Amino acid sequence: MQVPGRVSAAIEVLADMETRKRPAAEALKDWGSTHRFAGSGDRAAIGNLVFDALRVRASSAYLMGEETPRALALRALVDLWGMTPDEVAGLCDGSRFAPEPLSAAETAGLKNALPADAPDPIKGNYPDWLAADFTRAFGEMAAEEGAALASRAPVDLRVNTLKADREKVLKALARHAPDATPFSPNGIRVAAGTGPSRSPHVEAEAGHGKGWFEVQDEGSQIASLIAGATPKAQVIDLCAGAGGKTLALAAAMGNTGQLYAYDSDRMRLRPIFERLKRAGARNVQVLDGGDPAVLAPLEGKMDLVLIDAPCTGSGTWRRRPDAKWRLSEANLETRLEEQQAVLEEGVPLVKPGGLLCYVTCSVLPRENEDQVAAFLESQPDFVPEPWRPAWDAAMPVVPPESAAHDNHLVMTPRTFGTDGFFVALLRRGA
Ligand SMILES: C[S@@+](CC[C@H](N)C(=O)[O-])C[C@H]1O[C@@H](n2cnc3c(N)ncnc32)[C@H](O)[C@@H]1O
Repeated sequence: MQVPGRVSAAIEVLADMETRKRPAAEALKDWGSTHRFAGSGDRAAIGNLVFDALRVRASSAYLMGEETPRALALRALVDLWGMTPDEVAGLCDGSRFAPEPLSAAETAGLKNALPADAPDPIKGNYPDWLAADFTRAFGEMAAEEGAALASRAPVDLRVNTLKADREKVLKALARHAPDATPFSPNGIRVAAGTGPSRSPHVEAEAGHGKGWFEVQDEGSQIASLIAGATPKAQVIDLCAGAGGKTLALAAAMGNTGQLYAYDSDRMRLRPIFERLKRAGARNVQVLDGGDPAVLAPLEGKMDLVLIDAPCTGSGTWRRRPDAKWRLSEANLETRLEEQQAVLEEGVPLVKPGGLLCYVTCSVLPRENEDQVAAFLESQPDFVPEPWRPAWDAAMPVVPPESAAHDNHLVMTPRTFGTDGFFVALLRRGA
């Protein structure tokens, strides 16, 4: 397919998402199955443009004066693909597969620039209804933080120290031009592609099959390291899901002690078995998901309870840009209730003197600081523990200055170059 045809296809997918109210991935999959002639390069380019259009949806709609799929796709070509308005006009020539020629309003819209006094949610491309939450989280930097969450994310990998080391994996992946990540001693980063270029499919590499590495954002690696799972400890990953953090904890424990993996949703645990096998993790016992009775024998015995809580995922909007526009106040309220429930579930498991580590991949204080404050209020035998000693024990470099709070760590794409994460350590009195 030529570039104009790909742009038309992206507009079609965005329109389908809007009319049928469906996630981008589903709409793209459907488009692929009804256009079998499209090659993998075409699919990647179309997907990139759809996701980029969603990343900068609010600013594009503001600049173009309309929020149509066509306006969003064309403006994304200027803002994220580095095309000039004239180049966009050139590919919209109305020929067989190309978009219709630009109207005068569209030509003007493509040339518009955001005024300095545009509202923060427009500059930062986040939903209007979250304006107060973003200002509370980031003050004057709200728009910049939102803008960083609206960029493309790199592919981060965690080297599985049970089977490999960083040098070995860097060498094995040399053709993807990988780099060490700045903070995690086990992190490797492959830069995000630009424009139509495909994101590297590192999971197709032999090293992945051999269990040398897993795809895991550096923020998630840092959260797992700060939790401080030590060799020989008794640890439970209470919201294990597909096991991203379970695998990191197992490696940090050097395959010793006992690591339990549980999730209230049995189905979510399914991929964990294959992943544990590939990683050579032998200290993990996967509990029967969805049956809280299996937790009873562990009461009062855990050195560490990791709660990687269900959340809005607002910290992962770089990777799931459609999620930010689908999120609603009602979804957020539901997540808040789930977070309280899982915190209550975790408390009895922590042994005297043990640690509860609360993690979200959200940047919203209502899911983070507020939950911790309410927890401490209702659980007087827990006290907040500074995260910095755990950081210093695990990380070879100092954290950025933005990590200013003693008792919780907030990572964001702007400050850490990671997805957005929140980590708080809560120690039970001996
Ligand atoms: C953020 S995801 C976990 C991701 C996973 N830890 C990883 O790193 O790949 C949150 C998980 O919490 C689970 N969950 C929600 N409520 C729960 C509860 N009360 N007890 C245990 N798990 C719960 C959800 O099913 C979901 O899989």
